[in-house]
Amino acid sequence: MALLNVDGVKFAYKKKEVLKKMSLEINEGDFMAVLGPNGSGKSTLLKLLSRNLKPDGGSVFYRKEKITSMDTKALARRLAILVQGAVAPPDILVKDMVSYGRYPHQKWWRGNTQEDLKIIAWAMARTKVQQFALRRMGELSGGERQRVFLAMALAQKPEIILLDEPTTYLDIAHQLELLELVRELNKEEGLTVVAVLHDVAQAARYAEKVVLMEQGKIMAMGSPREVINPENLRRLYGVEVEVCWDQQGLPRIFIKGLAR
Ligand SMILES: Nc1ncnc2c1ncn2[C@@H]1O[C@H](COP(=O)(O)OP(=O)(O)OP(=O)(O)O)[C@@H](O)[C@H]1O
Repeated sequence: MALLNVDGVKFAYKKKEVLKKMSLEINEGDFMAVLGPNGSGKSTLLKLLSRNLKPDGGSVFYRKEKITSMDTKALARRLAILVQGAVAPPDILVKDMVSYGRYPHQKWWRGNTQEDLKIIAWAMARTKVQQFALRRMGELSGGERQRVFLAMALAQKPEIILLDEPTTYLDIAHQLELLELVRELNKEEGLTVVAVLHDVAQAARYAEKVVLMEQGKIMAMGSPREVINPENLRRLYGVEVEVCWDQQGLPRIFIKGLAR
């Protein structure tokens, strides 16, 4: 069943048309990666999916309900987004930051319930931020902060998480850890995932569906094997690559240079 349905969505910043009548279905349980060159509209798409922007034409539906008419808290109980370059007040304690993820589940301010505290502890453990619990956001490195933002998003206990370049600021080990964690949550808890990624090999390794975006349109969509090939990557990024798939179905991508 479609969790999110993008139906003929158009969007422009002032006069600059960024999304051109895009249609896309994100099904329950999907792990979808969105790839495309800088400026192709990937972040704009995530902002439209999370109602941070309103379409100029067409609609986005969450389980058949137009997201523009959904209650804000009701949407936040189902959908979490990790935006690019998220900011937090520097003085806030990490544990308090993560606990804000519970806000959409609370009818009025009554402090955290036992259930809230359990979920906050779970989110902090899964993202390995417990050791920073009593530190302030302003005292963390970019990568540490990124993991706290992920913990806050997980504390929302959403059905779907939208991740905009979630591996920025992370070293290679933490990049893999984050993507492994997201895959585990996708497989074990049925969390639907849409992730904008820049690393084609990581997208091919973790996602089950890949959307290639070119100038505000979907150029191709399918399994990693169907869409990650030299022709599509040449057209999308203007680079020559070789793509081989090993016996476990994992890609090896060799970048040969810029296409001439
Ligand atoms: N607030 C804004 N006002 C005006 N133009 C914007 C704004 N945000 C983005 N744009 C423009 O819209 C286009 C799409 O931007 P978007 O951030 O969606 O691209 P992207 O594919 O996520 O790029 P990147 O890979 O660089 O993050 C770009 O040309 C960008 O300059």
